[in-house]
Amino acid sequence: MWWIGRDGMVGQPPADEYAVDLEGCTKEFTTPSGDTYCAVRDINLKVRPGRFVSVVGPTGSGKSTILNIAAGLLAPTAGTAQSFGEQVSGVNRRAAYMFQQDALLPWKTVIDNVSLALTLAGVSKADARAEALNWLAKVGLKDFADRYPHQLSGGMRKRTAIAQAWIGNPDILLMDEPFSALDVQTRQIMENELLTLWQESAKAVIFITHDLDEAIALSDEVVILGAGPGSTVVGTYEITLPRPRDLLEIRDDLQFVELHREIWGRLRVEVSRTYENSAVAGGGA
Ligand SMILES: Nc1ncnc2c1ncn2[C@@H]1O[C@H](COP(=O)(O)OP(=O)(O)OP(=O)(O)O)[C@@H](O)[C@H]1O
Repeated sequence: MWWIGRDGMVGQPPADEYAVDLEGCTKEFTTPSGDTYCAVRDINLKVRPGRFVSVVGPTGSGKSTILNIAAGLLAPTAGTAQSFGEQVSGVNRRAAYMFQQDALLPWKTVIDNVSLALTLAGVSKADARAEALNWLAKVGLKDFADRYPHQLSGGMRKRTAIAQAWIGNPDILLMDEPFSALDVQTRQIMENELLTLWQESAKAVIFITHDLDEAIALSDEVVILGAGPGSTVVGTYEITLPRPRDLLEIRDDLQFVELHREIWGRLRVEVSRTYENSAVAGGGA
C-alpha cells in the first residue's frame, strides 16, 4: 500500500502513524495442566487511523487474543505491540473496548453509565452528564437517559455501550463480536449506525467477528486467521466497496458477492482444518 507522508515522500508509513502496530506477535499460554499452548504465532497487523479492519477466523484462532494484545490486556510472548509509535505496556489508553456482553452497571441509569468514564477521569458531574446526553442523542436514546439497563432492549443496550465507548473520544475502538447476540435485523441497524458514527470520526477500528458478511460489509480490510494452534494471518483482503455503504442493501451488491466468494474460499479451508483438528484431539469422527 502506498503512503504519501507529510514531507510528500512516498513509501511505508512511519511507525507512529499506525494506531495499532503488531509486529511478529506470538502469544503462548500456560494451560491448567502446565503445558504451553501457542495461541497465535508471528502476527503482523498494522492499522492506520481512520481504518476499519475486521479480523475473522475459526473458533479458537486467536481473534480475542490479538485484540487483547492491542488493548494492552495481554503482553505478547514474542514480538512487539505499538500504538502511535509507543510500546503498549499496560492498558492502551488510546483505545476503548467493546465486548460481546456489554459492561453496563445494572444499578446505574443509562446516563450515569455513559457519563461514568468522564467522571472517573475527573470531569465535573454536570459536564459529564451534559456530554453523556449529547451522546445519547446521537445514538437515539435521549428519551431513555433515566432508564436502567434491564429496562432496555438488546439494541438499546448496544447503543448505550457505543455511547459509553465513544464518550472518551478514543483514537482506537477494539470491538469483540459486539453485535453477535442481537437478532439479524437489529444487528444490521446497529452496524449501519456504527458506520455512520465511524465515518464522521478518524478512529481506527479493529472488529472481531465470526460473520464474514458483517466483516466485508463494514470494513476497509478483512484479515483472516488460520486454524490453531499457532494461528497465523493467512489472508488480508482490501474491501473496495464504495462508501457510504447501506448495510441493509449491500449484501446484494455484485462486488460484495464476489468478495465474499473469494474470502470464504480461503476461510472455509481454515474452518475445516479447525474441525478436523478438534475431531482428532477429541477422538471424534
Ligand atoms: N488464558 C488462557 N490460557 C490458556 N489458553 C488460552 C487462554 N486464553 C485463550 N486461550 C486459548 O488460545 C486460543 C485462542 O483463544 P481466543 O479466545 O483468542 O480465540 P478466538 O478466535 O477469539 O475464539 P472464539 O472465536 O471461539 O471466540 C484458544 O485455543 C484458547 O483456548
